[in-house]
Amino acid sequence: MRYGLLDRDDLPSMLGSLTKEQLDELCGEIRQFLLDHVSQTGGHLASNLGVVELTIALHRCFDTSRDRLLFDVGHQCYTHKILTGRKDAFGQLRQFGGISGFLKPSESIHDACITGHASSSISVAQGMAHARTLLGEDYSVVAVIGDGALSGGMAYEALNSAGASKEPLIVVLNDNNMSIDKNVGAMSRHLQHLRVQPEYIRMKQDVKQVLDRSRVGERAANWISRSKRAVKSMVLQCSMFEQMGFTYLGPVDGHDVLAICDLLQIAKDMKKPVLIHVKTKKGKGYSYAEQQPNKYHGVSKFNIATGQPLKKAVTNFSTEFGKELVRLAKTNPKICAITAAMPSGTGLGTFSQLYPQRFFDVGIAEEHAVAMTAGMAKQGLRPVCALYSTFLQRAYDQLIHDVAIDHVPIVLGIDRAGIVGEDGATHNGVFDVGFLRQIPGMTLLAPSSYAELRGMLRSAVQHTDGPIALRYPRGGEGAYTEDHWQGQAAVCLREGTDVALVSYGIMINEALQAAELLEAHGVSTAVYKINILTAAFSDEFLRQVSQCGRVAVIEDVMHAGGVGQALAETLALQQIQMNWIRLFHTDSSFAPQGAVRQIYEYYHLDGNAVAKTCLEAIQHEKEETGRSSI
Ligand SMILES: Cc1ncc(C[n+]2csc(CCOP(=O)(O)OP(=O)(O)O)c2C)c(N)n1
Ligand SMILES: CC(=O)[C@@H](O)[C@H](O)COP(=O)(O)O
Ligand SMILES: [Mg+2]
Repeated sequence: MRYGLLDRDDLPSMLGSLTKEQLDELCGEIRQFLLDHVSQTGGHLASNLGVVELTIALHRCFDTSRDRLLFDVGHQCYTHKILTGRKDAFGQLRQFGGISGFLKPSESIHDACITGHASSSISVAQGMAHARTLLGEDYSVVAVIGDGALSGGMAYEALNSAGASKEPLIVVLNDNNMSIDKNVGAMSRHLQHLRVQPEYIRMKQDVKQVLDRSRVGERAANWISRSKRAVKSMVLQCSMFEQMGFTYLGPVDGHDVLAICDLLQIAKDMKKPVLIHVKTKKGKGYSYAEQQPNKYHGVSKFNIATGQPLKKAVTNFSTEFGKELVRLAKTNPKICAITAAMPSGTGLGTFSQLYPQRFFDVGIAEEHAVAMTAGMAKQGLRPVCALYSTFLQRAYDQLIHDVAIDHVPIVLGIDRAGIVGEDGATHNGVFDVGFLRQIPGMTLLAPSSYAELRGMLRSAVQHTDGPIALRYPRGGEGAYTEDHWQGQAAVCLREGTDVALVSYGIMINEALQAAELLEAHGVSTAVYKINILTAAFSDEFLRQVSQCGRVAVIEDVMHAGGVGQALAETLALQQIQMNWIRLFHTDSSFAPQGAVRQIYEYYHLDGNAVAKTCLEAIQHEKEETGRSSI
């Protein structure tokens, strides 16, 4: 596919000299490129369509091989990657061995830091700015943060600190009035009222030019500067950002490259904390995405002409979770639902429409979501807080301080638990088992099918003995049928069983596949599914495992704090002799992006790898003991 300007090898160096017409042409080519590629690979579409002009303006004003440019969340970095030498890699966007859908320093010097979780960019940027100054270096630091990411508390911690520090730093607020779904919160309303008359900007520029040209004395310059501030405070509603020590510039049309460049240049020259408020349209340039920016925030492969996904949507754990919660809420008026800006992703869309008074979207504020949930439960409601596993990491202290110590009975729906795949290391939910199992009084359940999810949620909303959590993956793609697990015998040890395979949640599929492969090699197996990850191992279970003498534990989490580690520790402490133990986990490393199954294979978590490892262990045992009994 030819794009014209975008195909020019000298594009980065000529970007600064393009005329307005050429810039418009380039923006059109980049939008077409985004549609051509994201429709084939899937990814984040609407956010990227909305920042084409902004990103070009940033690259016209800054050299990102030296200047540090941070995109908050980073899901809107595709144009940045196109302009920094990775255009040809978009065929492998978010694929195993391809480029990440977020900033990733290991990919390019132009990627200042890892991104993926919202609201951290200003903090990291302030740190970089301090380093620059203390090391006597000279480069710009720019953080681009969306209005959604600005609903995260960490952003205010950073604004508060950066504004007071007076460290030169540019924050570009990309305000499209959308998070994934409609943006929420008082800040969103504040942004709508912020107006800086264009005349005021021009007056400031005129005054600056006069100052530059006339070399007036220091006193006169200070007087003029004081009068400017007086004029501004009289004619303009002071923004919260200025109260926090930032100079506020804008709002400016986020689809006018040259207008953005003007403000970027002013901000650069100010050498102080400056916030530029940019107004953009999420999904700009593609009618389907403009009309439904939430639906086109994250997309699977789709038909550009019709906007329709190429694959028919199948149900998944989030959908089943949301449907069951609606059923439960019908007869229990105390049930409430809380989300941190992910109503669609966590399956709570229908609940929010049927029970708007009992639905709370707190914005990208997971810490606040968990603490607020605790308050609701404390006072007699039955709150169910649905968060992605990876984003729950944000609320670890609240789980301890506001929930567990007082044994508060909240319900947590931990979505996207385990390997998520295409979003990569920043989004895999591989820490929740470790950090939840060590919290006293926490009950952690792991459903292996939609039916089990429904049953466990029904039990959870009745559970009053402290906090209870269900962890489940996104699912979909046919692996999780209704009676997926019910079809299997609740397996006990048969006499002479050779290998016990222990797993839980979605990884029970890998254990069942490994069992099948081992049986085909004449190895008799028993598959054990653990439902409550925080329960102690029963004496009967330990007796059976010890009788077998060989056990493999398969789980989609880090080794530390996992069930495998707990079982190995229990066997050791009870001095139960085993021929061998094999633990399968995400081996305390970060996986690249890729399809879920590819990442299972990356970690040797798939049924084939488990069976292979067990056969090798059996072979080794035979060689060591000369025993051929298996
Ligand atoms: C801590 C955290 N919670 C939730 C998310 C999921 N998430 C990804 S993008 C997004 C919305 C971001 O909105 P905004 O910053 O306005 O960017 P836009 O997509 O509008 O450009 C959310 C909630 C996340 N990445 N990080
Ligand atoms: C960028 C971000 O954090 C979200 O858009 C996330 O990618 C959503 O993941 P799902 O597609 O699994 O809902
Ligand atoms: Mg937004």
